Amino acid sequence: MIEIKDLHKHYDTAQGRIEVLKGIDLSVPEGSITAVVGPSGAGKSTLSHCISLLEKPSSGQILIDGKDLGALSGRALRAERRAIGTIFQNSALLSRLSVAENVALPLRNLGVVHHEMQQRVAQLLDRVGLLEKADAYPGQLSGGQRQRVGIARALALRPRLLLSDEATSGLDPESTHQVLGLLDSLRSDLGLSIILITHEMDVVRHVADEVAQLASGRIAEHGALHELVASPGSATGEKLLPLRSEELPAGFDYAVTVAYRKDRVDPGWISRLGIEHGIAVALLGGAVEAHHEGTLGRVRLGVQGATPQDLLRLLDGWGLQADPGSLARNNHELVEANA
Ligand SMILES: Nc1ncnc2c1ncn2[C@@H]1O[C@H](COP(=O)(O)OP(=O)(O)OP(=O)(O)O)[C@@H](O)[C@H]1O
Repeated sequence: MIEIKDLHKHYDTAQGRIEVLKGIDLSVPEGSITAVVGPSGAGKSTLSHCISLLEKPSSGQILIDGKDLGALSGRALRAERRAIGTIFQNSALLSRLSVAENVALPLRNLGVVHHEMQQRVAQLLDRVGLLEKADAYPGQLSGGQRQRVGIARALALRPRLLLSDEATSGLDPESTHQVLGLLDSLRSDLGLSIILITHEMDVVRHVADEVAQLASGRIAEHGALHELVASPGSATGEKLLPLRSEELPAGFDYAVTVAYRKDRVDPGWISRLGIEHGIAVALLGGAVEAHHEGTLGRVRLGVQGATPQDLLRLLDGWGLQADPGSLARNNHELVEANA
């Protein structure tokens, strides 16, 4: 379990002090993946560098299994930083070393004896599906294969946290899929805590359990991915499962956004609105996405024949979440839920 508590980071420059991280609180349980997303300049790289101990936080704590890494130095810090394995965007392999030698590097630095090292490297390469590439050089591998070697190297010292810093940026969809599949299995098989720093919402949607939205050095929104997506008013949910919606057609009173988890609702809920309650519904837009915890959906509906208040109450009773803030007579004019 990793816990980040009230983490601050500032830089003193010739132009004055720049506050980059302004009090980050984040915890990632064992066996789960938390994605940290946010626009350019939000502080993602700075946070990543603080977690991987490349940068010293200005204040706050980074606790791994209760131990504050920021309070350590010298030998104790070197020992504890093994708890964190990092994978980088460009895989950061040494081109003059073979795949096996790259993976062995952290073990060699630690003075692990030769035959043990060979055994462990073979295990690690097998784990990432690249045992047959042990003697190849990074230049002979695809981008996705290099990244998997990077993961094998990051796992060499049996970390408890894997930090992935834009590790799939620039990979083709197939390689991205393989890397994410690997992270997914590491989460479940090894019970690793994984922090995924990324700007790719497709990646987040695919594997994350939780999502933290970073904005101007603060966590603006944080929650379970399926809850954010199923919460129609969530800005992060909207980015994860965007809706492109048509204008409300003539004859309909207002539009509303409804979110749901497929396994928790009656699949016939839209037709039941008409059949059981005489409410006319027009489908203006929708997105359905498979997630490892179950399929998530968001739809935008045009409605005629029920007050917003009655409709929200009805949907709520069926386990559907409708956002009062999404009620609108057209794409601009909002409707009060209790009107
Ligand atoms: N060493 C530094 N000195 C001064 N300012 C810095 C330093 N490092 C980062 N910053 C500033 O901190 C802010 C956040 O930068 P950071 O690279 O962490 O953002 P980011 O979310 O990773 O952005 P991107 O997605 O574009 O990589 C930026 O305004 C940047 O200029």
